[in-house]
Amino acid sequence: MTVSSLADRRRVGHHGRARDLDAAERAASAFLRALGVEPDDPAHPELARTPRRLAEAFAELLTPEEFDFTTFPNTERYGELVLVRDIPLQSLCAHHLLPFVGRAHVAYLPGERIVGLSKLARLVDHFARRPQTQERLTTQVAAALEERLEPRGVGVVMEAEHQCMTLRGARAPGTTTTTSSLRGHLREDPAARAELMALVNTGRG
Ligand SMILES: Nc1nc2c(ncn2[C@@H]2O[C@H](COP(=O)(O)OP(=O)(O)OP(=O)(O)O)[C@@H](O)[C@H]2O)c(=O)[nH]1
Ligand SMILES: [Zn+2]
Repeated sequence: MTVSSLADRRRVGHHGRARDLDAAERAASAFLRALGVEPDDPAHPELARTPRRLAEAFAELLTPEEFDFTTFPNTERYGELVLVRDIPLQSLCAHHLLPFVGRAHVAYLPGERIVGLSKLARLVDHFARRPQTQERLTTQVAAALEERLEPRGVGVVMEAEHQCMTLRGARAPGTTTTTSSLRGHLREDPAARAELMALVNTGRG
């Protein structure tokens, strides 16, 4: 099954609208000038391609990658928790388009099928490449896993630093935000929930 919101990842953003990198470059140029940065200043040749780089960088960060959500029959009838911990997470906050960066922990209790482990990391990255809130990202990953795999339970925990509140604004460096989305057995059974949280936190101070 392909997780896709794109016809062509080089030309289409996550809303399905065609991307126009030349228009984005012109807008980036105007944006920088309006902020008092002159991209064409001959004294600063390193700025000359900055509007293009800015356009391309944001295009990259806002374009989800397609992938096949490969699953296998659960032939061993494995029924315990599967947890991939410390999946790198990087996304852009919807409010400022500044990065939030951290780790995701994605778990499920298998039913009829199991999923290729790398697909859990790909799922996180897929939903991260759009303007996001951490809450929505957490919920979307959990919902996609539930829908595609039909496991007995799903648990997604995310921890991230939001640069919009560490580098600017509130300037609260060192703060991290934790969110979670639990479904099925992992939501309803306190023991299963406690086991997940213990495994997520194993080895942490
Ligand atoms: N709930 C939630 N809030 C977020 C997330 N990322 C950024 N924010 C917050 O979104 C809010 C936007 O608030 P505004 O008051 O409109 O923006 P602002 O004037 O730049 O606010 P400050 O960041 O406090 O300077 C801020 O409080 C951000 O910290 C997120 O993933 N989830
Ligand atoms: Zn923000």
